[in-house]
Amino acid sequence: MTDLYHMLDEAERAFITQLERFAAEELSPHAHATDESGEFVHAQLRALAQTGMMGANLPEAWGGADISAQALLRAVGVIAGACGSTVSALTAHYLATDSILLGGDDVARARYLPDAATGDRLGAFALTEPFAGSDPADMRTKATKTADGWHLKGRKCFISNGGVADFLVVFAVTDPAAAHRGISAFVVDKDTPGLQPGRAEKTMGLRGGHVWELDFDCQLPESVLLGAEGSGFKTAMKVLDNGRLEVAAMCIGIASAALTAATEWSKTRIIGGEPLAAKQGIRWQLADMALDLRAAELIALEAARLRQDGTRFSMQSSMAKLHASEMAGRVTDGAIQIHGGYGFTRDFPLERYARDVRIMRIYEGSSEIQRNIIAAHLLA
Ligand SMILES: CC(C)(COP(=O)(O)OP(=O)(O)OC[C@H]1O[C@@H](n2cnc3c(N)ncnc32)[C@H](O)[C@@H]1OP(=O)(O)O)[C@@H](O)C(=O)NCCC(=O)NCCSC(=O)CCS(=O)O
Repeated sequence: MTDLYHMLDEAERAFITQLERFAAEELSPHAHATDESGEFVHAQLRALAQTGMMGANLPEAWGGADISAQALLRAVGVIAGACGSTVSALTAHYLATDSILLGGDDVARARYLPDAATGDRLGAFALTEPFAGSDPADMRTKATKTADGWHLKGRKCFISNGGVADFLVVFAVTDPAAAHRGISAFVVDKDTPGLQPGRAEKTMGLRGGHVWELDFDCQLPESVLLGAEGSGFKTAMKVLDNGRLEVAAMCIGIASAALTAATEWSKTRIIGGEPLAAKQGIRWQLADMALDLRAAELIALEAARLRQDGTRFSMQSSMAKLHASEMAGRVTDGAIQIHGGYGFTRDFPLERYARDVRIMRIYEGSSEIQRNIIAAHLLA
């Protein structure tokens, strides 16, 4: 088969090879137990840090792995194929570090990124609120100027890593009259008085990568403002362009694991004296799944190429996320179908894959929001 990632250089290939080994030896064996226990993936993230993956989205100057966007796409997919919970916590960390990279100055970058790249400090991205999901400009969390800084007050929800992160990029209204131009970003450290995590939500999938509700009633120093006042909304949108491509990568990785499992099962499962793979219905289904997956990879690779070139790629990122997340729903469901009753049991990873990918059509902008963004770009 064609090597879709032919553009990767030798160092990137070596990076991917060591990740594949790491994922097979250190992540896959624990993915089932993590899903069953619902324990947060602290141990996996600690181990992952040894591979350089915690800083794979960052340039070398800030301690990152300095790999191309195409290599990052592949790398995230490798981790996803082994453990959905781990990759989701990892990419939430990228949302936080990308916010500082894209929205902050060198002082903020130097303060947070090197430790985040080594995995010594974990990040979270706090944008969503109970009354502001699809439209973050509706947020109610406010940051009010005080004599010596900011008073931050409000509630965020569904924040991955929120209750365990060492630092959180928090978006808040600083000028209520200015709509999206009145939103600013702040970096809040974990032990800031007045930051109160609620309980981790009980979720359908990604059970080891928790999301939290967070309450803020904090007095913050002036220095925690990230970038210029009022620049927060645009920072969040730029970060989500990257994040949506990473969601596509996660979907590709999990769907790829499901397709591999379904292909192997078809070859070895004997029904009526012959392998399932001898039956045309199964062959056609496998072919459709492979085609769906391949299309998702090609769309994502186009977005990654634009990201790498530094061109705005919002539409391509939305296309990548939309297609990959819907594809992952179809492919994981098809893989369950091919496994029959076994696919429905928790002895096999198929039902976990299907549960883990379900949120990918919702978080970082639902499928409906991605369609709105694509249409807005087409019609502009
Ligand atoms: C759907 C939306 C994009 C709609 O937004 P708006 O219609 O309110 O905004 P626009 O008019 O399109 O843009 C306003 C302003 O921002 C600039 N902009 C917009 N997008 C970008 C971009 N990608 N890059 C740079 N700049 C951008 C645009 O040019 C305008 O600029 P001017 O003011 O004209 O100068 C948006 O509401 C949206 O994306 N909604 C979905 C929100 C979402 O994805 N939430 C997910 C939160 S995070 C999460 O789910 C998981 C986190 S975790 O795991 O913890």
